[in-house]
Amino acid sequence: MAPGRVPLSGDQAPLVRIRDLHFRRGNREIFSGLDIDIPRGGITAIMGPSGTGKTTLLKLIGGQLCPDQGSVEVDGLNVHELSRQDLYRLRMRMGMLFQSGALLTDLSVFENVAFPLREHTALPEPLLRKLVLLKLEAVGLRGARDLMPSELSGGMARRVALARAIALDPMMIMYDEPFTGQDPISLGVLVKLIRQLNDAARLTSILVSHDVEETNAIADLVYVISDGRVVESGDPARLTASGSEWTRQFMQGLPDGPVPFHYPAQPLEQDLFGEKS
Ligand SMILES: Nc1ncnc2c1ncn2[C@@H]1O[C@H](COP(=O)(O)OP(=O)(O)OP(=O)(O)O)[C@@H](O)[C@H]1O
Repeated sequence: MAPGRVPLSGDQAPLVRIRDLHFRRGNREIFSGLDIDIPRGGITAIMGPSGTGKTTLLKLIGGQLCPDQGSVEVDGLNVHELSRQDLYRLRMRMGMLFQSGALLTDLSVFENVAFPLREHTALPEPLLRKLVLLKLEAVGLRGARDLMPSELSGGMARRVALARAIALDPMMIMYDEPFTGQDPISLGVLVKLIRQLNDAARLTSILVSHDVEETNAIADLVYVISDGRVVESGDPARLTASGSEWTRQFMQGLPDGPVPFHYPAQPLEQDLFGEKS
């Protein structure tokens, strides 16, 4: 375990407990009996090939989608049995940072971060100002408070969105592809920030990402999902070294393995020199 990592305690109930989750979109079965535990206090990564349903899973956890069968519990509450009001309350405790985490373009950086506080609390202005500045300080952008979103780089915009996501001091935060489209420096900053925020604020983080290297660098636990189920889970180092052939191919980004490089086709010679089919 990397220095500073919060040891995942086995004796505490997981913050998120998913059992026998089934979900389909039209004819396509996205999940067919998914079981996942997200331990408190750590960073859990959900990985898997494109289209396996990682974003869908976050939406099921956040109660934006409803399972066909099975349950999703967050902090002991069955998300899909809550009244609208209780779901709304629970969502306030779940920060979300989606890839498209668009900032409100006609509001300054400060007002973007203040937005959830103005919406959900009745804090007096001086206190609200202090809180916003502290959140911006946590992401290194206190000095950028008066800028407009159009004046920010992509990496800065994502950090402002992160400050907004933690404005209400959530118990957990869900990141959907936070690294996509970032240059190496912004990427390094984001990776460090996600870890720091998790540990300093004693958050629980769920990270959905394709970026194996970055994700392995900060995750305490990785679930690899494919074809609607968990195919493997564990510590990132162990998974990379000793996972199944399929997991090794995915984690090491190998072009060939159980998932073949070539799309099924007739033999090349036949295509090149045989009769036209
Ligand atoms: N609103 C929708 N209506 C119908 N099908 C959808 C909808 N949203 C997603 N899907 C389908 O559900 C499946 C899972 O999508 P999802 O976005 O959750 O996958 P993902 O693992 O997050 O993919 P990626 O890694 O490419 O972002 C995909 O086949 C997608 O086409």
